[in-house]
Amino acid sequence: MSGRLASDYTAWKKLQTIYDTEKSQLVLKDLFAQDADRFKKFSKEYVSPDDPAVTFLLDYSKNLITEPIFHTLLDLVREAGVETYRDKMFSGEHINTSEDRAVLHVALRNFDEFKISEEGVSEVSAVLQHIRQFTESVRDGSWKGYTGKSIDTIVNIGIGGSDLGPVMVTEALKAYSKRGLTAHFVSNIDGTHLAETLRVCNPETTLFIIASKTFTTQETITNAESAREWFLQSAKDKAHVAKHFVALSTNTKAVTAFGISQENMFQFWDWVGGRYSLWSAIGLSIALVIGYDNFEQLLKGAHGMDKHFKETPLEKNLPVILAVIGIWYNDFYGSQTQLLLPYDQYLHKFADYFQQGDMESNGKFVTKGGQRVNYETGPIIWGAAGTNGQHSFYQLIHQGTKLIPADFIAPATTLNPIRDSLHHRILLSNFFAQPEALAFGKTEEQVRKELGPNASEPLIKSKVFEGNRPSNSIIFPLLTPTTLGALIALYEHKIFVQGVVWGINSFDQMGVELGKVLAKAILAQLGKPEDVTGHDSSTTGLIHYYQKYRKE
Ligand SMILES: O=P(O)(O)OC[C@H]1O[C@@H](O)[C@H](O)[C@@H](O)[C@@H]1O
Repeated sequence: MSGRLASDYTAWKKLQTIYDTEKSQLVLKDLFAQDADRFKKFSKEYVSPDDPAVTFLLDYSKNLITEPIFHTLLDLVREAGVETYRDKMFSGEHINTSEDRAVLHVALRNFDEFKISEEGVSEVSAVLQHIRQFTESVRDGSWKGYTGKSIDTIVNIGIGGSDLGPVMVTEALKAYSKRGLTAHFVSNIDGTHLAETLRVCNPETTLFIIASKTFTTQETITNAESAREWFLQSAKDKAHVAKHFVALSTNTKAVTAFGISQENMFQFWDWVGGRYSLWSAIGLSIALVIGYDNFEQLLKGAHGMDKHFKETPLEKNLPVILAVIGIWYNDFYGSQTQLLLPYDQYLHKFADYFQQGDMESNGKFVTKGGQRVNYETGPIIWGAAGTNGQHSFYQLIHQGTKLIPADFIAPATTLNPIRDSLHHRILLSNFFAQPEALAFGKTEEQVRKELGPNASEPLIKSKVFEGNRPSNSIIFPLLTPTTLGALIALYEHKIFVQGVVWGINSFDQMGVELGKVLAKAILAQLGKPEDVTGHDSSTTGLIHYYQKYRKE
């Protein structure tokens, strides 16, 4: 985030030379054969500084690195000033320079340990108390709807960071959720999303949570207005809105203009980025579903990782380790994508969540200093829960022509030990087998031996696995709120480190604006063909085609 070009750093140049001269020797099979201690050297156990029960193992030995490469990558981190920028973030400096804002999601889960003086930080605990009181009254049934019935359904209306975090975490922690309270999430402006959700809601027992940092996002405000319209068809009296609509926002004026009173508004601050906001009031739906105490455990788990990131030397610092390995593939091997593969059904939204977290943060081609980068920045994030991905896209990661680094993530024990954990043992056998297969492959010689002398040459070739495909593995005892908090914070800080090295601002999102502006202009032109002006022939042609069929 220094704004310098990463390619100007001495360590970067050194890494390029190492890559050019040593690439052919970086063969996992050989690296493991040459060093019996490789796993020991390239794996680390995280133990939360706050709670020894929060722990996981990161095995990064199946990467195309040697000790000198690893240390040169750490030199790069030092040269880019990551430690300085990390400390600036934690102290509340305005490191989001384009918007002149602090970046303080760490203050939302701080519990008074780090000293941060920024407007709003001292209000964090009061908002948490508000969340606690409110969630308890909804969960114990004392919060009543307009006909005196308790709430049994919540509908979070929000998009992007005001949706993805709550969706991911409520799915991940479903095992901790209150039965009898159903949660829905409506994000898409497509009326289908709201209509299909409302179809299964009862206005007397439904609570709408309007989640929007700015409270101006077109999708969210339109969905919220439509939900209010639907509600009033039954409730009739506008005064009843107060019992069924609450807002999570930084924009008090817009919230009250919508008709939600200030006491039903849960506040947060401009230093909370949307994609880092699940820890703030945006997490209200999480607290409703899993209970306030579990929500607090989630925050505490993340706080432990914050401390680790802030205080641990670089060579043992897990977010830094993940970040530099990612940079090695992204910038020297030319890998375009990064896979996130949780072998845990509860984490099936993990990759979706970090698509915004990573790609909106680091998908930038201009440095903080305004220069066009001459290297790759943020990778494309994708993934699916294991083992589903194996029966879908793993063919390409094993035998395709692209190098796709993958993070495998799994709990050692399951929250659903059906049939004496048989399912879990099968799941984990795959979690162990896939990185092994990717790394070590299967040689032509092995295939020949297996198939016997009559096998055709093309068949033999098609069954060869070249191997040497890298991965990280993360294994933790059990998926708990604290462990999940730590895992999310691990990836957040990894994104931070990479952004600093690349010299970009990971905390703005200018790239989402242009499409919004054009859509606004087009919305006003959708009526008559003659109104469609100022576009290229393709856009004009598409709109004209639509106009032939429009009914409304
Ligand atoms: O919470 P808001 O203000 O409605 O914003 C929702 C999303 O809006 C998008 O436009 C931004 O790119 C995201 O970062 C943001 O999370």
